Amino acid sequence: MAMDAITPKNDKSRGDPLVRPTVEEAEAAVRTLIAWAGDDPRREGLLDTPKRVVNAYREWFGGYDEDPVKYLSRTFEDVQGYDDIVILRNIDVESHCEHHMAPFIGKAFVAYKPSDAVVGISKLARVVEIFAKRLQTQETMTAQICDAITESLAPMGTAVLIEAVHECMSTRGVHHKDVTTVTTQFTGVFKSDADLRNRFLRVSGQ
Ligand SMILES: Nc1nc2c(ncn2[C@@H]2O[C@H](COP(=O)(O)OP(=O)(O)OP(=O)(O)O)[C@@H](O)[C@H]2O)c(=O)[nH]1
Repeated sequence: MAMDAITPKNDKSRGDPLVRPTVEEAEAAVRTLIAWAGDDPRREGLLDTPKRVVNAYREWFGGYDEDPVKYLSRTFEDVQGYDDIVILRNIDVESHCEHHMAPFIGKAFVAYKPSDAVVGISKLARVVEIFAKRLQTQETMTAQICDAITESLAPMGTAVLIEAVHECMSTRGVHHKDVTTVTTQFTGVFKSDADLRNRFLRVSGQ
């Protein structure tokens, strides 16, 4: 974060808006971290690293500039005779935990029971991606995906399951490599109908 983003004029507790640092400020911050790690940001192999890191951040955290509702607003009503749930399995999740900014990597399983309209299936994967490309906890992300689908599509029910490995636990700290974290959120028929919920969990490999 740039220095001016943490000066009193940007103090969030006073209601001041956060000023987004410039690219140059972000690159300077990376140079500071390299030096703090013990290396010399001026040596040849590291000269372009700040630029690469800032570009990687654009990709990893591109979800702040995207609106999931935009992707869910185009629906198709001309689906005839289908009255069951729609499930997407194995959607890739690449996110970063907000506590250590370490990656957490896994899969999302998303289901909904349409009321009137269905949405393009790729849009559900896009919604997962938008929320994943922010600093997250797995629980918040699971709830945000579920809420976005429920609010935009008004389906008869929504189910979201995420299973992920957190590198803040596997590559540092407690160093447990085989722990996966599973989070779920259910609304509507997935909450009230245990058989439906269990079907979703089985299809999600639980
Ligand atoms: N609930 C939840 N916890 C998370 C998530 N990602 C990381 N964490 C945890 O956030 C916690 C932060 O704990 P702290 O004690 O503040 O940080 P720390 O001293 O680095 O903790 P250790 O990881 O135990 O070394 C850790 O227990 C992490 O495992 C997540 O998505 N959800």
